[in-house]
Amino acid sequence: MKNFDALFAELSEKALTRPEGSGTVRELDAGVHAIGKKIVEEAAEVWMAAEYQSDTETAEEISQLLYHLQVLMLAKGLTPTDIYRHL
Ligand SMILES: N=c1c2ncn([C@@H]3O[C@H](COP(=O)(O)OP(=O)(O)OP(=O)(O)O)[C@@H](O)[C@H]3O)c2ncn1[C@@H]1O[C@H](COP(=O)(O)O)[C@@H](O)[C@H]1O
Repeated sequence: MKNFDALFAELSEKALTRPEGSGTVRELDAGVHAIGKKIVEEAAEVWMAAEYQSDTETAEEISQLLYHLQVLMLAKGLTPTDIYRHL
């Protein structure tokens, strides 16, 4: 099962090699403003799922939010260590 660090390593590789059809590459090319909008959208979906949907659907929305946060980290050159030091 994939965890936060494994996903980050995968996305870092995608950013470097830029494989065709990668949504991550597409999102990185769209820039911080577009990624930020996606984060806000996914955060709202997490909130709505938590209030009105199942735990499974909520977990899925949270995974999507984590994904988009990681894309923003890549866009800003931040690593998980940069985040962990604030936890
Ligand atoms: N974990 C994710 C992941 N979570 C969310 N998303 C993206 O976030 C979108 C989810 O948004 P919604 O469900 O709200 O759907 P939507 O608004 O209709 O989506 P869009 O129209 O915005 O694409 C999906 O369409 C994906 O584009 C993800 N995209 C990729 N990954 C993983 O990231 C890795 C690299 O992916 P690629 O760069 O695409 O190869 C792979 O392991 C993927 O499994």
